[in-house]
Amino acid sequence: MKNIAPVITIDGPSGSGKGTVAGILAKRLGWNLLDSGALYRLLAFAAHNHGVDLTNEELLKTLAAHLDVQFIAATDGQLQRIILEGDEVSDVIRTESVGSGASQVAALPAVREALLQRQRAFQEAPGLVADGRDMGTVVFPTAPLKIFLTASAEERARRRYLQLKGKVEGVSLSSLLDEIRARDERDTQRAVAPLKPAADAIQLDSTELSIDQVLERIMSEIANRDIAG
Ligand SMILES: Nc1ncnc2c1ncn2[C@@H]1O[C@H](COP(=O)(O)OP(=O)(O)OP(=O)(O)O)[C@@H](O)[C@H]1O
Ligand SMILES: Nc1ccn([C@H]2C[C@H](O)[C@@H](COP(=O)(O)O)O2)c(=O)n1
Repeated sequence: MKNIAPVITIDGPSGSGKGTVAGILAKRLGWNLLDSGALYRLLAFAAHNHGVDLTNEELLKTLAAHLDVQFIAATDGQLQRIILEGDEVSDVIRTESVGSGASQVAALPAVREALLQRQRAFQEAPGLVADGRDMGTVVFPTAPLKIFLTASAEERARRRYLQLKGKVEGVSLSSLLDEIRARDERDTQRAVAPLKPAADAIQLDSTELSIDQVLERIMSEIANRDIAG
């Protein structure tokens, strides 16, 4: 039965740790994983490859509806892999410039509409952990557990810097902080599905918490609510 699979949503700004925590949680529970930000990143990346302007809502809507993408579930010691039009793009879509493009296309209502059903299709047994910006507010509003994960912009930039340094050339802490602030502004201020906590979300500030401490808090909520059986 497709629609009764429970969903745990993890929303929050860039670099708050949503993706890391969602990935570990899905693995621990043996549930499916939806990295919804990857869909917006893939769209921005595909638009760039196909010469589609990031403001052309009509063409982006068509591209979103036909996005040829495969998510290959994580296996032991390996992260989830993402294949776009036959090519592995798991790493190349993670740059801040693709993130910024994703944030631009994500502000377009027709694009969000085109990606909505694709996201809901991830809700399959035994359960789903979904991370993004509007998982708890729009995509899975009846989810039994919603987390809104935050951290200060400075800490998020520091984390991103540590993640990218050595892998991406010319990365600097101050430019990452500027990009994170610009993305926060665009994601929270857009008219459709802005980044905000659902009314029934648990808010967790991870600025001073380790990944394990964040996971511990979420696992205790799962146990309290008896969500994972
Ligand atoms: N609590 C934490 N303490 C220290 N580092 C963390 C913590 N949470 C996540 N990180 C690190 O911060 C970086 C960003 O984390 P992650 O990619 O999970 O964030 P995100 O919220 O999914 O960002 P985005 O929305 O841009 O994809 C990663 O290198 C991750 O290991
Ligand atoms: N549910 C979502 C997920 C992502 N976006 C947009 C906004 C983000 O800046 C961009 C990239 O997401 P990330 O991979 O950094 O989580 O995609 C959104 O609007 N809604």
